[in-house]
Amino acid sequence: MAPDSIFEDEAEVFRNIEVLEEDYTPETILCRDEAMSEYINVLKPIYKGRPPQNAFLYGDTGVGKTAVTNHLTNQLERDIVQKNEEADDPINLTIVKVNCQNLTSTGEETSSYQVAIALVNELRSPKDMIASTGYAPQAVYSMLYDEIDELGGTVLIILDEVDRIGGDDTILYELPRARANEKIENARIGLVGISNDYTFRTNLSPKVKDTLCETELKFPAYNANQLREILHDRASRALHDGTYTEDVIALCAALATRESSGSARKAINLLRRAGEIAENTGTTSITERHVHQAKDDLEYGDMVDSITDQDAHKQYILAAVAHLSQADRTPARVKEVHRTYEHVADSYGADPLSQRGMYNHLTKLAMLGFLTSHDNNEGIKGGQYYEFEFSDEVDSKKVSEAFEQMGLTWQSFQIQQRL
Ligand SMILES: Nc1ncnc2c1ncn2[C@@H]1O[C@H](COP(=O)(O)OP(=O)(O)OP(=O)(O)O)[C@@H](O)[C@H]1O
Repeated sequence: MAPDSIFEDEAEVFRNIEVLEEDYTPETILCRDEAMSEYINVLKPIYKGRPPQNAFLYGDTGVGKTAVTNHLTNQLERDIVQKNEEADDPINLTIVKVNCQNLTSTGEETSSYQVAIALVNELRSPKDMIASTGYAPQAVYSMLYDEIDELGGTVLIILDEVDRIGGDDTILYELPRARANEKIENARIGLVGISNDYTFRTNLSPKVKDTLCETELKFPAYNANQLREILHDRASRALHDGTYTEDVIALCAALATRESSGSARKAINLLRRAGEIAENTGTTSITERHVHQAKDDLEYGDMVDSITDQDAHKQYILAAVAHLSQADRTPARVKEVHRTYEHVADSYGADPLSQRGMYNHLTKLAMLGFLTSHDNNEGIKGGQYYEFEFSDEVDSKKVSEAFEQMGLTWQSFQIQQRL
């Protein structure tokens, strides 16, 4: 008999928790027939040995863009291996995937340059990888073209979260035209961009729009019935029989539809967290109460995550507001926020922005719902001024937790006299 351990649970809910992990590629993709068949048409030319197409996939977060991409590209690779076994003229396919989020170590916006570096490194062995700074852009592009040309055949480049490259879309222009512009001669490039930012497509330069958006694949949000179907499938693989009910599945689906405009990720995370809560409380039945508790837990985590997603200066501002709030000095005027922000930025070795520069970030944070602003009017003498404080969703603890998650030590400050 196994020894008693403090890590052992009396009751076990999960049969295989990995099935509820973010990086799990589902064996079957449910409720995505239309998008799948359009996507298959985009990839078909590769299977047939013809020039690849470019495509732009868009849809809200958690609606299956990455899952479907992984599913179909894995299938494409498998089918090509099989086809090549009997072919006189085998197909040479390389698939390169890069997620454009967080390619910079400084928290600045990702640029086309950094994506090009990430692609070079993806194609090179670890010992030949290049640093993320210090090369002229053209040198990086020519390294990239050399790597691609050496591979030859078809190189399918998939850029997930492509909207992270912001305004500089050079790479989206360069890659599809590389062969026409004689930068490469042995390979053909197909480019797939994936995004959950609808405005990104509209803001692309016209020449990029023409090529990247050659085919556009829209992934609509899931409705509650579709989420139930997806959850049923996952639950039957991940959970022991008899640990969940139809009502629990329906509640996860309903909450995910209401709170996240139909994200399968949200629905799956709710079920997983509810299962963990049940297990930790020593029961083998997940109840609706566990699901509601899971929702609260996840909302807390989501807010911490969205703080870590902000650029560095917005994070310093949030830290400044956290320190002011802890010292009971919020709502605070812009110049007070700025003074504290300068100390925060300094302490993390960054160059603080001017008050005007910081103000732009401050108003953006209010627009994004992290802060609330109050418009004060002191009459003729005092004039009008704004004060800022955390919105109901944010507090100092969430900000400090986000800093810790990013590996930044949370500093304490002596807040100076009111200005
Ligand atoms: N149709 C589906 N069938 C089975 N599982 C799905 C389906 N759609 C999404 N999922 C699961 O939901 C989670 C989120 O999906 P995915 O990562 O593909 O979303 P996304 O649209 O790429 O989101 P984001 O824009 O945030 O990257 C994953 O765990 C995925 O396996």
